[in-house]
Amino acid sequence: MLLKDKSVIITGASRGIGKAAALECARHGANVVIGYSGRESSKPKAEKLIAEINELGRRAVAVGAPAGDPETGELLVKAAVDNFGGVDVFVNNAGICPFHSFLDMPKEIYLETVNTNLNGAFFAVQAAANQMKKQGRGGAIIAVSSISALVGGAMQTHYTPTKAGVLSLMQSCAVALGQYGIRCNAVLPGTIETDINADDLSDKEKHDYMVSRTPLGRLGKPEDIGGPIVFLASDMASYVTGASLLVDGGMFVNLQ
Ligand SMILES: NC(=O)C1=CN([C@@H]2O[C@H](COP(=O)(O)OP(=O)(O)OC[C@H]3O[C@@H](n4cnc5c(N)ncnc54)[C@H](O)[C@@H]3O)[C@@H](O)[C@H]2O)C=CC1
Ligand SMILES: C[C@H](O)[C@@H]1OC(=O)[C@H](O)[C@@H]1O
Repeated sequence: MLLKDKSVIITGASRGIGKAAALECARHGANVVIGYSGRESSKPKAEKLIAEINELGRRAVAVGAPAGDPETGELLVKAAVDNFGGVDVFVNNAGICPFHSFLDMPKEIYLETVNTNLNGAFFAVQAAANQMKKQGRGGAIIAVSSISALVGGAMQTHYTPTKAGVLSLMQSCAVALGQYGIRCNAVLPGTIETDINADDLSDKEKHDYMVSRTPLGRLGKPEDIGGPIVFLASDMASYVTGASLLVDGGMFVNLQ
């Protein structure tokens, strides 16, 4: 077990990559604060995840609060302190990617994407880091960035800058927080089949094209990202900070 009795917060954990990460952390002995949007439709999923984590013999609580709200990080930290005695690991995962063309991008979509994916990440990471500093025992912060931090997408001009932004946030936080023993790293998933891209990938031609670009011959599953997150959260990565871990089946390096 790599995270025995650690207290882990994961945002956007009711489904997809966040849920897979929460379950993998629990399998490795962690107790988990499940951050979710607070929408009524997400609540049953968060409750089901609590039950699944309990079945693994670990504890979990859910906090429903929008990722883009600057106060959400403090709510998540409070839940971790009240229920599990502190914060050892913070995973910033919540994100949206409403595919849209650039020239007619509605301002609202741009602003909501930046607020959810980047502004919210900043304040939540800050809240977690302040708690870790107060505890005085270090910690690990992981941002779920993307291969899209490194490459572009015509329908993702509002989204890719947020993924580059959280990658950059981890790099600067690694510098700012190293003195407190707090490690900050980014995971960069490739194309993982989740709700975020279900519509986009329902186009079989697009789906098959993305598979054809992937040397490992398949798109990713949420579970493919859980292990790398646990690794970066654990003492196995005790000298890893400011790093970016691409988890993309080889898509990025596949030029020809
Ligand atoms: N699926 C993919 O191909 C890739 C996904 N990512 C990133 O992984 C992260 C997770 O996405 P997926 O699991 O793929 O998609 P998903 O749509 O299944 O999960 C996104 C999660 O974020 C939550 N969320 C969305 N808006 C929120 C808000 N305002 N407040 C709180 N929570 C909110 C959702 O409720 C959900 O739990 C995102 O940051 C995404 O950008 C990165 C690279 C590739
Ligand atoms: C939502 C997209 O399918 C997904 O998001 C990312 O960050 C990846 O690069 C994929 O494009």
